[in-house]
Amino acid sequence: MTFASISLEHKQQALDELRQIKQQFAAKNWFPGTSGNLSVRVGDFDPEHFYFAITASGKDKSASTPEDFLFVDKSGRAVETTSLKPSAETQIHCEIYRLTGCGAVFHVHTVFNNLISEWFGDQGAVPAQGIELIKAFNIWEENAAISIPVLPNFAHIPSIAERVEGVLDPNVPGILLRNHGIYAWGKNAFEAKKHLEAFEFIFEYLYRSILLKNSVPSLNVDGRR
Ligand SMILES: CSCCC(=O)C(=O)COP(=O)(O)O
Ligand SMILES: [Zn+2]
Repeated sequence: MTFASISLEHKQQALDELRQIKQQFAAKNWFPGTSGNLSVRVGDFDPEHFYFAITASGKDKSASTPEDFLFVDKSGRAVETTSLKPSAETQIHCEIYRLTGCGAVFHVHTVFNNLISEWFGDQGAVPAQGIELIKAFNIWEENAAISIPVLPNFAHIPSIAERVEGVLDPNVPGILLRNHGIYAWGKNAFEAKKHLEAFEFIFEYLYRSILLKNSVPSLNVDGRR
């Protein structure tokens, strides 16, 4: 498959989806200080040849302009002539697509994902159990437990990208970068958004439960007085 063989309708649909999701996440204040990046794959997945639309680097992602996105190939190189630069973190998107064959990858920085990644950073993963939103990951067993990987936050992005394969769990569609943010993905934009929202719910839940346990000494272990 070549980029030229992908229909214009399909490319336009990917851009429309990205624009809509970017606006929705901006409304949640999920792009502070130009942080965050979003991508949606176009065309079929072939590990040797795949393409995706991604946010341009350094933009105010709460604004909508004609220069917000560009198309890149599996190596993160622009496939059309453009003055836009793909996200500085495009290599991480490339690696997630390569390893999972997913259809969309979303990355946001939030206070909750930063604090939780730092709190559990030394143990390399965030444990979560018995939280209803775990079902958003299509895990339906009672009292299910998951472990969300945390990678170190190197300034050198390829050093992060090369570690993705070692921590990726096929049942958990997300990876935290310590004190940086989360990458969440799904088979399409709808699913990636669902996963990201579920992760953020879990991080806020964990943050508040840690705070509660540490601030109310008279509570029993099960949380009752
Ligand atoms: C100002 S946030 C630092 C860069 C970052 O982590 C990020 O998510 C945004 O980078 P991009 O190149 O995608 O704009
Ligand atoms: Zn980032």
